[in-house]
Amino acid sequence: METKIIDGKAFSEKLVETVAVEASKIKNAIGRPPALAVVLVGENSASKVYVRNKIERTEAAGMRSIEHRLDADTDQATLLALIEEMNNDDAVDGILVQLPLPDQIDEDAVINAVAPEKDVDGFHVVNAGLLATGQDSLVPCTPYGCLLLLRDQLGSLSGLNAVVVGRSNIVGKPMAQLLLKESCTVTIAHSRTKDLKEVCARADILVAAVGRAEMIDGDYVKPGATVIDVGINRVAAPERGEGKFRLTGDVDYDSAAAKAGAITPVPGGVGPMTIACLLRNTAVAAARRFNVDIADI
Ligand SMILES: NC(=O)C1=CN([C@@H]2O[C@H](COP(=O)(O)OP(=O)(O)OC[C@H]3O[C@@H](n4cnc5c(N)ncnc54)[C@H](OP(=O)(O)O)[C@@H]3O)[C@@H](O)[C@H]2O)C=CC1
Ligand SMILES: Nc1nc(=O)c2c([nH]1)NC[C@@H]1CN(c3ccc(C(=O)N[C@@H](CCC(=O)O)C(=O)O)cc3)C=[N+]21
Repeated sequence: METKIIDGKAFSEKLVETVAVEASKIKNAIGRPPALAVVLVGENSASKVYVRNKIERTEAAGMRSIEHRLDADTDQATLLALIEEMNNDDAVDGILVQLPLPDQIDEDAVINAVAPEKDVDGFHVVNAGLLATGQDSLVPCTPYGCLLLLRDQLGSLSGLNAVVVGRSNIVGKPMAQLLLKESCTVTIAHSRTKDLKEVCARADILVAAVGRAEMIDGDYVKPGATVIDVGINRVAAPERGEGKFRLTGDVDYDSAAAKAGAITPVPGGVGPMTIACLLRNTAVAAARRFNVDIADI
């Protein structure tokens, strides 16, 4: 059987076009486009990729992008004061504080300082709680992007065995919540899971969010399974020249693709979907705050 390569880049481009249509409706209703503010504290190579792509796509969707770049030694009070200012600024619809943050800053305190209705990452405890109880919330971008790809690939997910490897608050846990909502039978695996290979090899849907380059190989994949590789790892690529890097996922693509029914590549899979969903969340946040009717996206 031919393995389907799930084209997250193409899907994300279509999604951004849809978001752009809704963003222009919002602009007509409130007199300005939806605005997304991103806060970057210090420099981090992974963050740079994300922020660069995000700015391009935000503008492509006809939305306003606001950047705040703070020094790596910024203290928590300064960051909290900036968040408070943006919470109170009617011209800001979405706030994203790039993670990870430097050690002197308590991430949970920062995440929970963002007004829940502007929390386009969906990380605030209120949004996490709403998601867990099946209520309307701003849903974390990466898991939501994975869900859109899975629905497109499989149609109904009801009754399928889904295994999520990773239990972080930003990927693994919300991914599991979304799959549960779709009536999958969900297993969340992590570093203490026994017999991880056997657990994964029972999955119709296997989501890898481990943070370990190419760890999930073909031995973890049930024949015909749909494999979603969330991982974004920068690894040395001496074949491209000295000091060069390449991006790779948490899945060993070649061996996994040989067994999977469908698989996302890295790059070009989940990453672009994360950004498209961030723009989607920004439009949704603006529409909800100003009571503008927009299509379900
Ligand atoms: N494509 C995108 O848009 C995004 C990609 N990412 C990428 O996704 C990956 C995961 O990110 P994130 O969730 O933030 O990572 P975290 O480091 O927060 O979580 C990793 C999870 O994997 C588990 N884990 C680690 N090692 C193993 C192992 N050997 N066997 C089984 N489980 C293991 C950990 O278990 P335990 O809890 O027991 O420690 C933990 O739950 C990374 O590669 C990251 O770069 C992240 C965000 C967005
Ligand atoms: N508050 C917060 N929210 C996040 O969602 C968040 C974060 N912090 N910190 C870092 C991680 C990582 N992340 C990525 C998103 C898209 C790509 C992406 O666009 N990837 C392209 C890369 C293309 C290229 O580099 O050429 C791809 O996979 O095709 C990468 C990484 C979001 N994260």
